[in-house]
Amino acid sequence: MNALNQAHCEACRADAPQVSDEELPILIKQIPDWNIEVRDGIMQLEKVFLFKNFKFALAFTNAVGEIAEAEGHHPGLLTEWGSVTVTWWSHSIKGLHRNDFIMAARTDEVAKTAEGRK
Ligand SMILES: C[C@H](O)[C@H](O)[C@H]1CNC2=NC(N)=NC(=O)C2=N1
Repeated sequence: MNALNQAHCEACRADAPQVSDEELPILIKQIPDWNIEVRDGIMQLEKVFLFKNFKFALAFTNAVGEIAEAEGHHPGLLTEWGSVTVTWWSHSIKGLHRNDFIMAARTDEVAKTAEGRK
């Protein structure tokens, strides 16, 4: 199986299984700086990326948007002066799917070349 940051999402089906209790610790270890948040009972992956100003934050936001569009799997994005909070979860299953871990790893790849990181 591909490393997460080389993998691609599968279609977001409503009957797809959520990540199991056994898989969760294995997958979260592969995206070490992401936090697990639970909001309205929905488990989410979240990470804050810091930037020197709003312009760089917005550019990163758009770059993440590009991979989301390419994969058909979309994050929550809070773009502020100096930071972008990226949140991944699967709306179709109201929880975490392997897709979300793939996209978190792919987000880290985008961040590696993003300008203006703090
Ligand atoms: C029709 C469209 O492909 C689906 O609604 C996709 C769009 N992007 C998505 N993104 C996320 N995070 N979860 C989904 O369930 C989802 N579904």
